[in-house]
Amino acid sequence: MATITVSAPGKVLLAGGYLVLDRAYQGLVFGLDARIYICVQAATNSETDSNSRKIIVRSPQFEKAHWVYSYVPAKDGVRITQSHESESDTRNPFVETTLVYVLTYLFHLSIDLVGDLNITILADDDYYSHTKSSTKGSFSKFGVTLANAHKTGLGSSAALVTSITAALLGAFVPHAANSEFSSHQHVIHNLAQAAHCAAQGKVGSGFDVAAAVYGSCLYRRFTPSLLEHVGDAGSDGFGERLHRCVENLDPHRPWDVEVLKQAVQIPRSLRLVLCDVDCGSQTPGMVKKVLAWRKERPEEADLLWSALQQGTEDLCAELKRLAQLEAIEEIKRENLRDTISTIRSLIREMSNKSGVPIEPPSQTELLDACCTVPGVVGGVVPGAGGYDAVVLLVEDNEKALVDLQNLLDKWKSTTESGSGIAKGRVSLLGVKQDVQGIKMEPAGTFVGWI
Ligand SMILES: Nc1ncnc2c1ncn2[C@@H]1O[C@H](COP(=O)(O)OP(=O)(O)OP(=O)(O)O)[C@@H](O)[C@H]1O
Ligand SMILES: C[C@@](O)(CCOP(=O)(O)O)CC(=O)O
Repeated sequence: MATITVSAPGKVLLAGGYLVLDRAYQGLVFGLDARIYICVQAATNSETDSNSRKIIVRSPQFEKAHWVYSYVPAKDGVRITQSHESESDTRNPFVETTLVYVLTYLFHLSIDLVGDLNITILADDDYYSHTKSSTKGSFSKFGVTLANAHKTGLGSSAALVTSITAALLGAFVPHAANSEFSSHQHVIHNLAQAAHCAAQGKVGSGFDVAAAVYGSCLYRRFTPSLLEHVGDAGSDGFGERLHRCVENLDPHRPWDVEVLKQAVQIPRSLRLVLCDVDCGSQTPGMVKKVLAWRKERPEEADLLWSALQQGTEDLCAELKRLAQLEAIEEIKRENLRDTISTIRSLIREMSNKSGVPIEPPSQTELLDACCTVPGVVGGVVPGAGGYDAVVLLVEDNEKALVDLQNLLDKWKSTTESGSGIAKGRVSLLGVKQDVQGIKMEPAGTFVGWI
């Protein structure tokens, strides 16, 4: 078995939050240069037993992040059990489910899953807003357990599931890793979507997994019943159904996901900037509430959804137009400003009508303040919105970032003081957009960590 080192990017959904749950609409998602890295290698001192195999998973940036599994190939899918040798007190559903799905798929290809495996995980710092306790190479030790880490919402689980999927595939089917997995991206995508949905316990839109595999794109989701049909791991015929689904062999349920990479571009003079709002509360059930409102008021919602879809398309088109024009002349950004501001006002309408704080007043205040900085073209609440983050389109130069940083250093919201939402610092994350999805990494990436 080959040693494989890969990475997959995080994501930010710039436009199309909530709409992208419905196939009739699209989401504009950017891959980020914050990545999750995986190294898969054969364990050296493996005691081989012909029936049972061991997989040792470590995420050494976190305390006690060590899971030991034994696995047994079975007719309806590989069975996995977490062993008492694990140092972690908790399970890691994303790791465990991905192992079950990928090994089941490989077993179905009649690939000989021999020997014990070591899997090591490393994540770029910006996935967690934690003070680092120490740094080795380009990665930090966070000095906390994963459960106590404060996530910044960049899609760590999707990047993790995708990179484990690609790494295992590359380790057991070496030609799959050729040219950055180009001929196997769809297999990685389909398998990672299935595993990620199963680990989450629901079929989401999957834009985060698509960004992890393909990078930035205009995304249209797959029909959810595609994955529902696969059923639960271990159920009768699971291995066969998973295999047919992953390889798109079922003529009655073809994969209908749409990933348009060429629709997405950003002018070279601009970059995305993410601001992490360190706040004490998150609104649970936002998706449920928005969808319930849409069901209750279909006509009103359809008008709003169409206008927002138009906003997404206009934003893609304007970014692309400016990116192409930029090579010839200095670009004017008024249209882009207007397009973003239209999307924002439609999101506020969605917030008001559904009663869900998608762009709550404190974020309106923050976004408005950021937009007064000369280098900031505009910004929105990404993804599902709420209190946690804003994303800005900013001129890609030192001055714009310094001016923005100065504003945020002094930032204090004046709204919602009685709402029970703890107002915290707003920090600039170091991430920006990255077009590339899954990729091979140099063997040296994990030096000092394995
Ligand atoms: N570095 C890591 N090592 C091991 N497991 C990780 C790591 N990062 C994330 N995970 C797994 O992913 C889970 C977090 O996934 P979750 O979907 O809640 O967050 P996210 O994908 O970062 O957030 P969001 O969907 O809001 O962008 C963790 O509980 C853990 O199971
Ligand atoms: C609300 C939704 O459309 C986007 C959620 O995005 P995020 O997890 O907030 O980045 C849900 C989804 O697409 O799965």
